[in-house]
Amino acid sequence: MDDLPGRVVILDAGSQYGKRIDRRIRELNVKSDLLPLSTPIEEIKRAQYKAIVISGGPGSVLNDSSPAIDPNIFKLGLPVLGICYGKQLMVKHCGGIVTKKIGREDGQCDAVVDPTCPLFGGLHPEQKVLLTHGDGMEVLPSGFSPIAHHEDTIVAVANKEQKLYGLQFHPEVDLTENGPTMMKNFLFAVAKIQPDYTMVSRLEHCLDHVRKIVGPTKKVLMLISGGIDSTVSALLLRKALGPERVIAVFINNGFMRKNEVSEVETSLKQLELDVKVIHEFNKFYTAMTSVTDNTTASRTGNSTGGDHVQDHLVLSSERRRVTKMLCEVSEPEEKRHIIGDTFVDVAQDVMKNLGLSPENTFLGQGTLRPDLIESASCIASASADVIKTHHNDSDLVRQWRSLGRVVEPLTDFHKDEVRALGRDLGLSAEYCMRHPFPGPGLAIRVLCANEPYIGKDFAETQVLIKVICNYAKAKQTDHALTHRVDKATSDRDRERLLALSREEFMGILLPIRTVGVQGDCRSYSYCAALSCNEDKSVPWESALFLARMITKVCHNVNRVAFAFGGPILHPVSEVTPTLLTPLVLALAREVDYVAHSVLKTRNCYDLVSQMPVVLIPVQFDRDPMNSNKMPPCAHSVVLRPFLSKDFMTGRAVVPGADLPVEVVDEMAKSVARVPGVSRVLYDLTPKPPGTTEWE
Ligand SMILES: Nc1ncnc2c1ncn2[C@@H]1O[C@H](COP(=O)(O)OP(=O)(O)OP(=O)(O)O)[C@@H](O)[C@H]1O
Repeated sequence: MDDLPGRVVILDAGSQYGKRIDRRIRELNVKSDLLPLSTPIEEIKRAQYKAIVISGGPGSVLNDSSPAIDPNIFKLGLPVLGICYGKQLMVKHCGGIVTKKIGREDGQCDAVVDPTCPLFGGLHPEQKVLLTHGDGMEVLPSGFSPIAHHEDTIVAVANKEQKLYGLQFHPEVDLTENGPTMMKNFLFAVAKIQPDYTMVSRLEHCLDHVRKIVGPTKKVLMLISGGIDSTVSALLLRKALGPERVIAVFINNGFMRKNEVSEVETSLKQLELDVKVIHEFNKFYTAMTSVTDNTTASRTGNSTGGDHVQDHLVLSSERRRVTKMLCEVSEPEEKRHIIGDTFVDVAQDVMKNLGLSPENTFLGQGTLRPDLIESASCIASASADVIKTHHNDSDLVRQWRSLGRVVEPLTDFHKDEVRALGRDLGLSAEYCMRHPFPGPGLAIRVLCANEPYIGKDFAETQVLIKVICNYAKAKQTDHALTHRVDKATSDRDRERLLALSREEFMGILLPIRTVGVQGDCRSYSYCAALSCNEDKSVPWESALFLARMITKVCHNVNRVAFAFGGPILHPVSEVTPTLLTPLVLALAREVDYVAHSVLKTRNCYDLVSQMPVVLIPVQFDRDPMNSNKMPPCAHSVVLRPFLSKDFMTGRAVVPGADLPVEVVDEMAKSVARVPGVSRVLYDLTPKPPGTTEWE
């Protein structure tokens, strides 16, 4: 079957979702090839593709340095589906005009589609779609007509005669609920492609792949975390190579949850996986690594704090610096780099101790496709922006890969596919549905900071948030910043904001930064907190709407959380100095345990995809007028119950709709009782613009 020519080419403009498009198409039994946007047109003609999909990307067509496409692509006579940035390219090159929008759109929206358009055949006119963009369209190219709107904005256009379709939203992600139907319509109704690429068993494909890479005699040191990905990888390796050639190693890095080490050990033993547990807290705690000087997201690497690997490729033009020790570092990317490199360093120690020669031993990891995409690995996408460096894709790991020393059976799979594979391999449903827990563990669930993050835009953003929360009053007094809200929102949004002013939400900006993803780019920006009088219950739907409005109007805010405990009366301008110290980690471990215990005992574990519990260096309710005040010393805790099928996009669990309100309240109350906790918050942000994890 692999000899079949690809039917569809996906031209990748650096989208976080490039691989999702690929997967959506392959799910429909159509072979697709993922190529860079700059692929010469001759190559595309030669391959005789039947259709072209152009992905989204972090660029803007208004910026000359953004990825370019040969404009003749649109004259080939082939059906083209342009998604987000791909649509903007289509509009620009077909003679339309693209302009910068005042407000960004990042999140799930309601769109009204034209059901008579072949792309939307069989669909209801009202559709939930994921929009994520900052550019709009001022003039339609001639021959094009609008085929979908979000409020008063055109979000899809088509030149049906030439089979050119442009969507501002993303049909490839789950947040566009009928995306698969749109994709199916494009392939079969518009491009008339035959679904002749029935997938060979992925299991067999994986086994062959492993045998080919590892060869007949070499061994694999498989890094196993007890999560589904590494467990499935280990089972596949065992099946392909036999148990004697797979050495499973579980590393206790000191950032584990309460009781996790023993639970992992037990569950792996039940699978008859003979796992070696290595305790290396001190090594991680004091580890350093080298990173590129101006940016912490480098593509080549150097040695870790350990002295084993000397054979690294270092570009001579690249300036590098050695980090501080992990327990002294606050920058999230730097933490991830150190942890990733230390994993490899520990693996090398293990190899040495077991007498395994590096030439004859591969490093095995449960890396998935989304890990590589978010780390902007060139394996996954040539031009994706680094959202976060996954520890299993750090500099050192990349060097090992380039030396052909890593085997990762699942790099072409997504989480839900791995779960299905796990079930086929005999794992229990419970094991397959375990919530993902990141390898760096609690180390990235403690937001570290030495000082408050207060940029030049802090004061104005603080006021803007107040204007959004009390829009009616701001309108009455003709506040100078209301025009910013007016320009970035629709009539419907503003109507709702006016009505919502009665609910008396208070909004403040916190002097901390969290990681987000806005328009396919990484953002590292402010977080806002909402609060209200909780005499009655929390109006969650209104809080979610306000959160959406805040990130829509304030592009420097990528996350909004609701703070339990009544109105926040005092602004927060200081942080509790926080690094990865044993006491701080103990607090993070305890609050994580308390929150998850409630979720489990109330039988709600399966209602959420995962629930990061994050410690933030914020002590609320400190009166700035109190001259005797002591420096802040408490932390707050954010609950992040999250729903996601594809683990690339998702949304906050809605209390009352997805999870009983009593359970949310009980979690908040139980966590608030843990000594050292100032307030408990509930993250309201979808992904995008916030990532699942805060770092
Ligand atoms: N504590 C650990 N000990 C050994 N290896 C680990 C550990 N944590 C993570 N790894 C390795 O790093 C890979 C990626 O870890 P990550 O945290 O991203 O988890 P994941 O992709 O959800 O995988 P899993 O589902 O196996 O936890 C794992 O698949 C595993 O190979």
